[in-house]
Amino acid sequence: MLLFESLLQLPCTGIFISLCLLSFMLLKLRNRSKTRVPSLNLPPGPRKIPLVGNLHLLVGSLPHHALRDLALKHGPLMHLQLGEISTIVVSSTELAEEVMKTRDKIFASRPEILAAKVLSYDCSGIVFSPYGDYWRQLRKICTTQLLSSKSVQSFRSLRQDEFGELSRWVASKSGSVINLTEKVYTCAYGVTAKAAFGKKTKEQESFISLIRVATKLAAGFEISDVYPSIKFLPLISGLKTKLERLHEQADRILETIINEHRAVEKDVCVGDNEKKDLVDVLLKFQEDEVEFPLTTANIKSVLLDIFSAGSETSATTVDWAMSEMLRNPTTVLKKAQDEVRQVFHGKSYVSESNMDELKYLKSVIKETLRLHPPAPLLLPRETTESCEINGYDIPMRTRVIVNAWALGRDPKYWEDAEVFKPERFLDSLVDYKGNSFEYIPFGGGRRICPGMLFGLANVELPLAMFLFHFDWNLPFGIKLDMREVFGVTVRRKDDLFVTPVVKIPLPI
Ligand code: HEM
Repeated sequence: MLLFESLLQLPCTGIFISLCLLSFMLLKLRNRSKTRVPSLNLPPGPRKIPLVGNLHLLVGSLPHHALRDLALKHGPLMHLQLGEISTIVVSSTELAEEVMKTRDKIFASRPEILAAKVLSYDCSGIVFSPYGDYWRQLRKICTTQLLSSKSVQSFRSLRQDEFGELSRWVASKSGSVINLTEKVYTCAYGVTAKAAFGKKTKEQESFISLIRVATKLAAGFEISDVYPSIKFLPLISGLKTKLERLHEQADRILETIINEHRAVEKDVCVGDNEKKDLVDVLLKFQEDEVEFPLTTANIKSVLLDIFSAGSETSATTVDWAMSEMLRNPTTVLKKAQDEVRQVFHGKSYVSESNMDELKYLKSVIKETLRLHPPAPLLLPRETTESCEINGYDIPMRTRVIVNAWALGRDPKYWEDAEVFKPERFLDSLVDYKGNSFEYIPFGGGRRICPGMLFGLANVELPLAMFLFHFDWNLPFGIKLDMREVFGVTVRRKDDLFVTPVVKIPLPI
């Protein structure tokens, strides 16, 4: 539910409550104006109206689109007043570099989002933790134990099994229409669960559906996120109850995962050959002498972050890539299929050992992430001190949005910016590491996505398998709809219905 939708959904009898709310807000605003700080030289932005600031400019549209259009009028460093939240929006490479590299430390914290506070155990996971030593400790654990190149390699056979099973299911439906989106998401969550928790949870399906609702609510554009001081807003909009219900369900599932691990009582030591997963390692940090011993709630929060951030993004990328290829069957899909079938010629299945030879497929993935970064506004940041950028004042605790989606489509940096053209990446030096600020699907600086390698492996393998074994057609008369739904991740509005036809049979 986006801005104001929560208010619009109030029952008719809520008119009275709305009037009370309005008076309350007016009162607050009056009080605030009495204690106004000396005027600042804020970046330019659209004219603010009382109470709402610029909120009305985002109503009814996808935020990344609306923010790009506004930046075209007001400039690449734009100030918006979103309700109570003073926000800057960054939309050029120079400024993205300034906030994510040159002044990275000041811009490396996260604002408090209500959904993250309720669902993510008071923002104690990696994704929403404020910048500092606690966050650094968590990030280090996850990077070394799950997301390093060595760990990602170690999950090779897991990926092979899970995506192999998915491909066998697709083969069993050869010639019929299937909902590929649904299967890809389920499989991506399966891989993350097995890698992080050691196995899928007993309640995998409910866990997935509750996370999908949660990611829609955690983007920071809910009405209660922009009026945080009005504590009764989430109550009357029903958001608080909804979040608490989701939290209860997730907590129960996470509790079971942790208890099952405790029951096994593995003796986990770093460097052990014994098979240990992220839960084992995190549990060990409850007992070890570390700077921040982890509580069970902290562990649950990290697990929730990894399960959601790790699966939703990769599955979304696979879905967009398949959709773009199907929209361009002769110029892109066929080329990608020819490449995979040539590289794996004579083999009965695709394995990761030859993945580096799939140059065109890798460019297809890069191009997909340029046009459809799963997190188009990255994750929101917040300044930890005041600073000056381009001569403008940026006060402490300003919310910072980097529009990665707009950068990836800016004709200043990209020829035929709106066209899906993987060839542009074939001889390009642009990579994912957050060094070329026109291309930052994984973000940049200290908060750059730590799951890049894990995520890419979960995108490359299923796509290579799909291209190798099957020909793909859209059901007769269907025109692909590329509209998006907004949330922390932006996915296609409609699921992808396709007809696979087996070309190279899978080994039994
Ligand atoms: C195609 C796949 C993926 C994409 C496009 C992606 C994108 C992103 C982006 C844009 C951010 C925010 C970066 C910023 O604020 O500058 C992020 C953060 C994060 N991602 Fe990913 N991600 C992907 C896969 C994964 C995977 C597989 C995992 C873990 C298994 C993961 C875990 C995280 C975590 C924990 C953070 C928070 C980092 C922090 O705040 O320090 N991501 N990701």
